[in-house]
Amino acid sequence: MKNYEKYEISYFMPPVESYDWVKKDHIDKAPAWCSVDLRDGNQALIEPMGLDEKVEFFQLLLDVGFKEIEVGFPAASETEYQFLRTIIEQNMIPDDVTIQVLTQAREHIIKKTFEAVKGAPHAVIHLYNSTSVAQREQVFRKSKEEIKQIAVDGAILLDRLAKETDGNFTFQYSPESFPGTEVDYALDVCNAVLDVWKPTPEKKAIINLPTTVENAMPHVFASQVEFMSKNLNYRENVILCLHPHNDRGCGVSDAELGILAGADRIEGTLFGNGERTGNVDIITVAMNMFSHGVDPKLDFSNINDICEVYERLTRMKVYERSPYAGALVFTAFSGSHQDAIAKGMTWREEGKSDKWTVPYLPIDPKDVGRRYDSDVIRINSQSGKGGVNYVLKQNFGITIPEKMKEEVGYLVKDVSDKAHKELSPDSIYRIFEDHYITYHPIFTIDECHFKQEDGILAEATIHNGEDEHVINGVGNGRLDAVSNAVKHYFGVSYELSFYEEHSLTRGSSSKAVAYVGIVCNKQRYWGVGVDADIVKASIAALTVAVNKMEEIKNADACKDARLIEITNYIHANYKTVTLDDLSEQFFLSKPYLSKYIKEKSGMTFGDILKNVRMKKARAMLKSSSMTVENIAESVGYQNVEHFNRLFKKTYNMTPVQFRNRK
Ligand SMILES: CC(=O)SCCNC(=O)CCNC(=O)[C@H](O)C(C)(C)COP(=O)(O)OP(=O)(O)OC[C@H]1O[C@@H](n2cnc3c(N)ncnc32)[C@H](O)[C@@H]1OP(=O)(O)O
Ligand SMILES: CC(C)C(=O)C(=O)O
Repeated sequence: MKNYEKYEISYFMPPVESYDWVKKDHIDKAPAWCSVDLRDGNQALIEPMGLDEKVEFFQLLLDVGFKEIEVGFPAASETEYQFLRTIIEQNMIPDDVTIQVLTQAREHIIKKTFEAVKGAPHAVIHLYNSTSVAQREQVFRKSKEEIKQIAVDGAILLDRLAKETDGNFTFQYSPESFPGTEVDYALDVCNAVLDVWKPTPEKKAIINLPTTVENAMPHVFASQVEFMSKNLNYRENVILCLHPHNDRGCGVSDAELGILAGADRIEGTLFGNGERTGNVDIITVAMNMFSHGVDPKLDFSNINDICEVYERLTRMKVYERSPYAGALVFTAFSGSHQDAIAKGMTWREEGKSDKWTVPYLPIDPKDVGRRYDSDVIRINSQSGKGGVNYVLKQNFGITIPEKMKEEVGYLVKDVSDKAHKELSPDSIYRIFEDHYITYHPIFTIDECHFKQEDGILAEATIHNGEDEHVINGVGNGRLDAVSNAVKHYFGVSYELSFYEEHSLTRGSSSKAVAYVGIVCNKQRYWGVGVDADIVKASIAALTVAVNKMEEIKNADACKDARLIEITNYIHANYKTVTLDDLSEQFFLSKPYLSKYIKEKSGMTFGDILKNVRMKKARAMLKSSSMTVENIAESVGYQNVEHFNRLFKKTYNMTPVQFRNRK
């Protein structure tokens, strides 16, 4: 990159090595927090907050638990001044809260500031002037002594006006642009100010070290802070405060290392709002402590509401990846992360650890008011079976058996991949439902009766296309008996290899879910049934599994070339095709054609046609707003009642119910 030569290091190391802070490995106690949202945050907004907005933001800060709040720069504007008068005169400042106001070290501005804070129960008057080499030379064109004198004169005036003004005042001084100031000189200025105020245990003063423009690595700042902390006069009566900005993206590190180096207090803002890249984000610093088991003494347990108020009042956006608060910060899309989170959650549910140890989640999202079901695992083409199954479990109470998980995972992921979009929990459930619960293109079993005879005898009513039959089977259990009846009816053989059931843990908890897996030619087919009656649920699951097997068998049968031609013709002319047309088209007699289709495909011409029409109707119901009557007609049924009946038989719901599904 060009032009780097024009830059040079502009910070100063302290005159003696100050690295004791390195020996500490964590922060064991929350600092005093001071929010500067209403001042530094507000002064950096494109459109600063109006009076009512400042009042609402002030309330938000109180709700979060701030006990010290810099409420503005009262000499800046009428709004700033009026806001201060409003919260003082309307007694809006709780007894345990101290407000703070900022002033330049200029006489008329200090005077206006004292007018504004008259009658405040307790206020910090925050005085600043710039001390850096660049500002001394370019902005003030003054010597070190003259700059120090500005600070000292300001301090003297604060002292005098505080004595003359009704109220209870604490003093704060900031050597503004501290990062570009020689550290021993900054110390000299701060000590000169402290010599004016002579802080005592009863009347402490605050020295605030800002990284006005952050210009060094955080360990440099920490060393500067440690030097100041060790050498300030009246140290035991001085509250050492930091005011990090974020120009190098290290505001949080400045605050954290600065606390290790001796700071007692931190000024910052919610979400790091503030000049340029912003002030330090207090939420991150506080929640970092929280994640180490230290009470931060601020409450972010409802982060969504805080984001909403913040965005509305500041007209800024909380970045999706903003720590602890962004929309995506607890979300895993990728398969291996999802798998580990789902397993970690199960580990926790099983009570294996009373501490939070879930992989990939630095804190429990619930601690900031986020939800497991919608925030943690979201599904797209990067996802895997762990995530898909977690969503079905969290949102719908469906606990898929281990052996079935992979198939479901790939099925859902594939839909997302092809559609190039994220899938909502509802659409994941719909895919699952369509493939495993309501899938019976070939037959349904609508009724079943059992008798205890040499084992269990099942008598089931089966609808196969337009035909209805009563079929019988004997088995050593009810499901086994129905399965044997089905095998006999279709002349097929398969192994009923898997059965599992559980009660639904979400929604209608009186329902049971049954999973059935059958194996034929080394291929496994799955079905799922949901019903208040567990036997009905298991038969429904078996029905889906056999439907799948039969359909695939039919597809194989379709490999016969002439049958492919015939089915293609049916697909192309599904609205009007009849057996007469086919007979003419393929030069075959109608009886031969009927027999041929049945033998090769296992289905009658009527079944094939009905299946094609039902699939077309389903697609239209999903994607168009045509009436059911029009759809019935356009797939070839003049009688809508007949169409409704066929649709219900095929998909277990009416076209209207299908369309209205969420
Ligand atoms: C790092 C920070 O965030 S500091 C806070 C910054 N915030 C703000 O500035 C917002 C509010 N500010 C304002 O509304 C206005 O600047 C006011 C009302 C305070 C002052 O307005 P004005 O006097 O019209 O103008 P302006 O701010 O440009 O004043 C600059 C003058 O003040 C001097 N000055 C600036 N800061 C200070 C200071 N802290 N102490 C003493 N003098 C200062 C400058 O050297 C300059 O002096 P000059 O007139 O001799 O050249
Ligand atoms: C007034 C001071 C503390 C300030 O805002 C800064 O230096 O960033």
